[in-house]
Amino acid sequence: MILYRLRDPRGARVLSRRSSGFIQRRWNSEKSKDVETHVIKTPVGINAAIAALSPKTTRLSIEGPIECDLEGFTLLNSPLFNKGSAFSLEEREAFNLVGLLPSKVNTLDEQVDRAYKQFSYLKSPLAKNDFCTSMRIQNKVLYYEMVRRHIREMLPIIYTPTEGDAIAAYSHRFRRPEGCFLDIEHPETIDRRLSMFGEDKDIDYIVMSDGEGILGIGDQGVGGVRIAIAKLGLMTLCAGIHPGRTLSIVLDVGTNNEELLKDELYMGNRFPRVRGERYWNFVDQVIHAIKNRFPSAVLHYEDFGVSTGRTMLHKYRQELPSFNDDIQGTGAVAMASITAALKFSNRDLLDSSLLIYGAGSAGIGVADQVTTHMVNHGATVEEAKSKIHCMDRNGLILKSMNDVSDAQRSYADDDKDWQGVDTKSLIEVIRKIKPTVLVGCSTRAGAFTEEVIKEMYKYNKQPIVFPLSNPTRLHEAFPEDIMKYTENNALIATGSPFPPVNGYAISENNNCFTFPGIGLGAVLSRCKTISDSMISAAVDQLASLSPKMENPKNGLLPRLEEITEVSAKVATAVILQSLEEGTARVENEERPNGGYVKVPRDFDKCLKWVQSQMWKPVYRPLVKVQHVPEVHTHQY
Ligand SMILES: NC(=O)C1=CN([C@@H]2O[C@H](COP(=O)(O)OP(=O)(O)OC[C@H]3O[C@@H](n4cnc5c(N)ncnc54)[C@H](O)[C@@H]3O)[C@@H](O)[C@H]2O)C=CC1
Ligand SMILES: CC(=O)C(=O)O
Ligand SMILES: [Mg+2]
Repeated sequence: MILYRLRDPRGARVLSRRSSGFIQRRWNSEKSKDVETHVIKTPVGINAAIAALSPKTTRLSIEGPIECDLEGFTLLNSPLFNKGSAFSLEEREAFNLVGLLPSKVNTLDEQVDRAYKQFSYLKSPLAKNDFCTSMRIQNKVLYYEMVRRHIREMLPIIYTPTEGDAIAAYSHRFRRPEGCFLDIEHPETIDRRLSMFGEDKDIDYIVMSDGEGILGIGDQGVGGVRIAIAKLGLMTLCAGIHPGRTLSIVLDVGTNNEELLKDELYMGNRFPRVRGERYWNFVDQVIHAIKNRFPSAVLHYEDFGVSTGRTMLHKYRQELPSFNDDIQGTGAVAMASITAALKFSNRDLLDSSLLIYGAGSAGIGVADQVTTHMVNHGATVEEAKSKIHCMDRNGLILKSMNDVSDAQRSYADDDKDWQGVDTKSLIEVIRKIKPTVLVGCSTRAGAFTEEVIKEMYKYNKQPIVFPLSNPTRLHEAFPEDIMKYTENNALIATGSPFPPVNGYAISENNNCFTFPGIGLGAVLSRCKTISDSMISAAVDQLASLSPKMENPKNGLLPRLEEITEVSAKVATAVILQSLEEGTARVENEERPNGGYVKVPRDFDKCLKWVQSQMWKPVYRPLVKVQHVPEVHTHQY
């Protein structure tokens, strides 16, 4: 079979391009006869040492040997190609590494064992997080393989909750910059800054944040670059997005975090957040620069403030393939967990009612996804919305309220139905609505009290309770207590990881079950836009993988250890939906050797194709090429 390497989508035009100090090469693989051409991009000449540290050195193929003209210290300092003690004796000779490594040649297994011992020796989660960061920027293969093997233990270190602490301490613990910093004071330099990371089809996936609503800990200013980096790490870990073809961006637009403004070590712009026209002009310029420079990239918005994130999503979602993880990723994974819980307890979505406690990005994201699902199952939008009730800091959202957003207003309850009820009291609201599902996205620790849970249990034999706020200390309730108050009958999903309770697995309603698969599907389909129905396809696929029906002690979502397979299936569902809607462009792109790719419409065959496109943490042999003299047109 001839496969088209989607991450090698360069045609003749690109192959003949000589710019940026790089030369494009073609190389026919002996090993993988099913793959027509590998197109390989190597840094050349005097800029190689600097280039080796940047994603411009990305190898575009995902299997077979890699041509390399880096050597010596430069090669050891290049995280995409470095193998450390695993360089073979032949490679050490060929790449001028003799004398730079101890004599023992290790296998990847041995390296992972050693690295894991070092990780285990460290006591605090933050020290472990530091260790992981330093390994990620030293050796990508070793890092991703180590985390893959210990995902349950390491995910909370490299993502929520520990990553939140690392972000809060960004300017104090700063060692080496990663990511692209776009400064609202210098909009004229946006493209120059982006250009450091390549052009055209060099980037598949971008995560962007302005740091206003980080992981439940609020405004972290320029430290928000780390949430973009962390999410990209999960894109590679969970969905095999090539780690050299990603870009993290922080928009440094100031901060309203008083502690940061006073902190003499703070590294971002030291003024209050810029809002309004100036902010949106800047964002507009950024989006258009991204679109021009990286026309194939998918853009993922992360941890923007509630109104900004929503506005941005709707403003640009038709312009480029983009989605907001806090709104859509969270909505999708929560909807999949709700679907699994309803199926397990023999209830129907259309007969259910939901109470969302905390109607911000995540809460309204869940509400929107539930609405879409109810509509897909036969309800009208009005019927669906009438079954969803939202509470925020001023209590139940009512039509008479002035200080609510348009999105919140669309779920507002009629005041006349609530005469004589204290709508600020969660327990009173539950008493009246008798919800099937209670979702917490409020960052209000302990809000789901014993009384609240017991009230839910009065009306439901198996109450569905999702305390989703991060980090762990901000959870609305702890699983152990919820299970105690419901005699182990509650169906729970949480925002952060928790151990099993009385033998019942507690699923982490982690959006890493959805955004990597949605992102991979969008990258591989080369879709024009990411539609609601593509996200619904992801929800249905994820819900169908729930292990709860097999055994009541299982969680609502698959085990983390299966995340790569889950992401591949979610991506497949997204691609097939995009093809059906006619938004996929993958079949219109000419292959490097001519002709066009045909994506199989059969699910299992398409899944195999998706899996063949995913980057894997394995060492590939390096083969030497000589430097090719080149005129450098690009200034670093
Ligand atoms: N588990 C998961 O997959 C995800 C979890 N989250 C978590 O959900 C939480 C919310 O995140 P976002 O929606 O992005 O933040 P957000 O700031 O947009 O929303 C929080 C909302 O809670 C409201 N709120 C604050 N105090 C409240 C109170 N006492 N009672 C009721 N509502 C109250 C706020 O007014 C705001 O509307 C965070 O802890 C975040 O880490 C967010 C995304 C994904
Ligand atoms: C998980 C996530 O995206 C958040 O807490 O913001
Ligand atoms: Mg987030």
